[in-house]
Amino acid sequence: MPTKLSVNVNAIAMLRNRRDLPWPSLEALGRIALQAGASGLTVHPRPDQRHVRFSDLPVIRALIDDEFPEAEFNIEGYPTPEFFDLCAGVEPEQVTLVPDHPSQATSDHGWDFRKHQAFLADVIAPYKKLGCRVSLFADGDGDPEAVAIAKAVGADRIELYTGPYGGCHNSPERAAAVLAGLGKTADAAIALGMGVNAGHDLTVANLPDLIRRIPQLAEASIGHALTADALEFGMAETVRRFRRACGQIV
Ligand SMILES: CC(=O)[C@@H](O)[C@H](O)COP(=O)(O)O
Ligand SMILES: NCC(=O)COP(=O)(O)O
Repeated sequence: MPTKLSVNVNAIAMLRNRRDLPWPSLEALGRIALQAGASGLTVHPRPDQRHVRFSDLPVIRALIDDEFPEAEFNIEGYPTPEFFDLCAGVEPEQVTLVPDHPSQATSDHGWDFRKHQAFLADVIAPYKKLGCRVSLFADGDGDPEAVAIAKAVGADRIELYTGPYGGCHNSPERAAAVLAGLGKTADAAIALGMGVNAGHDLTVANLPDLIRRIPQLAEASIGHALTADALEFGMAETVRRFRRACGQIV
């Protein structure tokens, strides 16, 4: 199964939020992305709503339900009670729990599984009851024991935090070293029967090596670079370029 592409619309929302106007429209650009073959849409609502607003979530849910019933809605965020209520309101197919503090500019690390084991075991269960697949944001530091804890607390998947990999765009040597850790982390998850997603600073240029090392990669969620490319090439052409990088189009 080739890696699925979930288009993260946070960056589009941030551009929209510069003005008190409804464009660029998440619904319209999400529709173009799904028409061009994206497998789903991702949002990461933050408490200050500086990216997607809470009111965007039902709009995206309706777009998927009414026009693209095969597509998946993936909601990422820190598991507060408010975040759970948001998820309960739109029942995403997948929830990705991320250890973000509200003060962080963007996500920059995975869970400390040893420290947060009991917390994660508690918070995951209600999402499973909602019927969501649960994925946990994980550092790609090649620590099989950490992955075993992710499995033990009930996660279905991990999402590899690929920010450090994306940060190596000008150094193939460093990229290879980071990729080794990501690969080892993925191997541990796959050996335990878990699925593996990846996200953060993935690009058309760095995806093929990641997927060569982790051919079972289930899904890449991509926003920042994809939105930048969409400005240059248009959303539909950009989604096709990313799908090619995922191995979906030869
Ligand atoms: C978990 C993750 O890596 C993404 O959800 C990312 O946080 C999106 O980034 P921005 O919200 O900063 O665009
Ligand atoms: N989970 C990562 C994501 O959704 C998008 O990250 P980025 O491509 O905006 O860095």
